[in-house]
Amino acid sequence: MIFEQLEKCDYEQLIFCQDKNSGLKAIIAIHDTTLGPALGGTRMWTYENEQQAIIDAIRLSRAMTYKAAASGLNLGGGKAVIIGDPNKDKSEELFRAFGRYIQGLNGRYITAEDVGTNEADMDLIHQETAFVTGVSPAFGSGGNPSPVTAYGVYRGMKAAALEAFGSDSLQGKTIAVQGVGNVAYHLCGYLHEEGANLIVTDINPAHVERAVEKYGAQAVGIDEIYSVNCDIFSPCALGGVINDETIPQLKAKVIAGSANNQLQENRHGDKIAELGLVYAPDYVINAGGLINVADELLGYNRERAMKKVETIYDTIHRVFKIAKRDQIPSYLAADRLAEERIASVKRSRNTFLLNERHLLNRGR
Ligand SMILES: NC(=O)C1=CN([C@@H]2O[C@H](COP(=O)(O)OP(=O)(O)OC[C@H]3O[C@@H](n4cnc5c(N)ncnc54)[C@H](O)[C@@H]3O)[C@@H](O)[C@H]2O)C=CC1
Ligand SMILES: CC(C)CC(=O)C(=O)O
Repeated sequence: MIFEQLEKCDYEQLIFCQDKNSGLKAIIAIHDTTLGPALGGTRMWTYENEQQAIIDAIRLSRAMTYKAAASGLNLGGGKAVIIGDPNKDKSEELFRAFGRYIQGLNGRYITAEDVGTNEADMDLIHQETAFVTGVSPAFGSGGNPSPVTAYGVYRGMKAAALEAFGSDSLQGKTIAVQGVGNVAYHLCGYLHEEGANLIVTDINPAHVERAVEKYGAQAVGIDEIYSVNCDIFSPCALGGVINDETIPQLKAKVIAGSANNQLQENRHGDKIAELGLVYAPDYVINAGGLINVADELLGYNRERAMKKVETIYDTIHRVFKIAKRDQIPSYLAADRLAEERIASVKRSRNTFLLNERHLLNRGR
């Protein structure tokens, strides 16, 4: 059953990590390491059951392969999930135990923050392994990548606005933001600064209040967000929100947000394209955080990272061009961009290279 699932999208490895003392139950999924080590955040979430956690880990890890490839990074795709309540179940013991599992993979997987984890958690993992990014800036890192992800989403949203409205200005545009957590709070800052009108929702009332107070956003109920009158719908909470139930409710012309795996199924990407909606593919528009943490591997330079994040505007534009050229929905155009890069790197490695583990090295 599990191998069947892994084979479907050609996953490399699935690792189950258990530590009775700390209560750790984690899954690390490595999808593809053609381009380099698998880098992707660790999500901590109260999954309904183990199957849900496995599905989340593998779907998210595959998206990371595509995200890195489409962003021009030399990284593969991986992701981890910890089964637990981030408000109740965190401890030093748990994150250190998890860090030791990551260390055991010897660099095949590098972690960072995701929903439910933060910089302090990464610092604990860092006690046990160097294969972690997004740790405190005191360690020479870029810190929590969320504000940088937000900047990338802002840039990508402007490119999508250009496609839909003929201008990339967001001034006077009404933007409905679902989930105003780490990424979207900063995104709202950029949008407010440019003169956009914000409508927000969140299951956490404190997060809604923060956006209302700081950016004059209008708050709506969690189920209302799909049907509000707006120009842009920005999903910034969890995945699967573009589906049979929500598509008929949408009044927006553009979908552009930070959430991973926004389309419940690929056919929903086909449907929104048929309806003429402009969809900025999730893993292209939300690559800012990955670009930021990837820069840490070179010795972190904020200016260099932000310059690269700015190019998300051009990548989104390129995706729309491929979609038009090949007459396909934008989500497929993004896949094409990523897959072509992975295939071309594979081809470029056809020639033999002597490495330390090769037979020819024996006896040296
Ligand atoms: N943090 C980062 O740098 C990156 C994040 N992402 C993705 O962006 C999304 C948001 O990430 P973060 O801001 O870091 O997470 P977060 O946990 O800080 O924010 C998510 C927000 O959504 C809210 N939420 C959850 N379910 C909801 C629902 N049904 N309706 C309304 N609100 C709901 C939560 O209360 C929270 O405020 C996630 O899907 C994440 O995987 C993607 C790339 C990078
Ligand atoms: C380091 C994270 C920002 C990368 C990640 O897990 C993601 O982009 O979803």
